[in-house]
Amino acid sequence: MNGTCELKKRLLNGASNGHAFAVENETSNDQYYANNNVYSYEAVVNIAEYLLDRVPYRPRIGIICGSGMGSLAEALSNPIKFPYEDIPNFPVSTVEGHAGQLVFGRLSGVPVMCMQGRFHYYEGYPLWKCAMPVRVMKMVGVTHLIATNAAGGLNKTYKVGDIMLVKDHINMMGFAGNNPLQGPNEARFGPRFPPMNTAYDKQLVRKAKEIAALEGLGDLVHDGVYTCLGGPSFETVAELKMLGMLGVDAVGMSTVHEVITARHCNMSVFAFSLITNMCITDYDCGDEANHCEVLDVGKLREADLRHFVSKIVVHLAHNM
Ligand SMILES: O=P(O)(O)O[C@H]1O[C@H](CO)[C@@H](O)[C@H]1O
Ligand SMILES: Nc1nc2[nH]cnc2c(=O)[nH]1
Repeated sequence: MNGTCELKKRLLNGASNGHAFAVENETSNDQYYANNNVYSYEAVVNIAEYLLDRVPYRPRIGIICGSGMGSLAEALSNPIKFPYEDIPNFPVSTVEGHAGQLVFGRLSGVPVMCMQGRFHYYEGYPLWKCAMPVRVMKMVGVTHLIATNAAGGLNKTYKVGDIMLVKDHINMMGFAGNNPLQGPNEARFGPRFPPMNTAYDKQLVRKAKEIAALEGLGDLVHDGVYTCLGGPSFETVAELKMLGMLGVDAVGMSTVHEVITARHCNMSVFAFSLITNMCITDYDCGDEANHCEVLDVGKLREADLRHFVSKIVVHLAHNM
């Protein structure tokens, strides 16, 4: 390896956030990909094996807890917790409202694994790293992903505290060429060009609406289109007006790359947004979006969300 390559390799390893995780990023023609995924298939399998060696059952449902929604993981019985810093080669959570641990346990008797704390692009992680835990879930045996997030409501019919079932997304970051699947494709995970028109399980969206209605949450629940921006700054009025014209109903800074990664490896996906604030599209409004409000609304809706997710998990367990 020549000196230039050595330097690039060191930079790439630095980008893996301080973990001693040197993986060859050279292709056979000695070309580097700046966005190359340092988590090889084998590396993901190793993380999954670390977890499986310590958990006596095999969950088929994975849950990602959104900002302020970590209490979903606290509802699990007999939890087995893995702080991210204890899992070999795992990134760490840096955002308030994201505890930073994987939690295995049973929700209403059903084995699940939860990410209590996700990774965001604005934390400095590339999208493939933000989404890597989804592949770990897959290797653990998860077939169904439930991704939750806190989001700003752009659709004027929504209210703070509502739940938007994600029926589709707009991959804004993908428009700029940033995609978690960028770089050489690992065919053992999935195909080079995965379709996304069926990203969100339609039947589950329908079923979740029925469950919400039965559980007295029907008035809170909508279905809509989510988009993820890079963050961490919230949106300007002009940006929100533009997103509204594009057909976006709720805006966040996560989930899309997780969903793409999950669909790439053929997991079923159900996702919902807790509307934690209404997007401000009026120049005369002096209010400002803020993360405290986001966390507060998560806390307020804690009990409803636990109940809703438990019912969905039970439905899934009976229908997989
Ligand atoms: O998407 P989650 O992780 O729920 O969090 C959302 O809330 C935070 C902003 O308050 C951002 O991280 C945004 O993505
Ligand atoms: N981008 C974005 N993310 C959020 N997460 C929670 N609320 C918001 C919001 O208004 N915008």
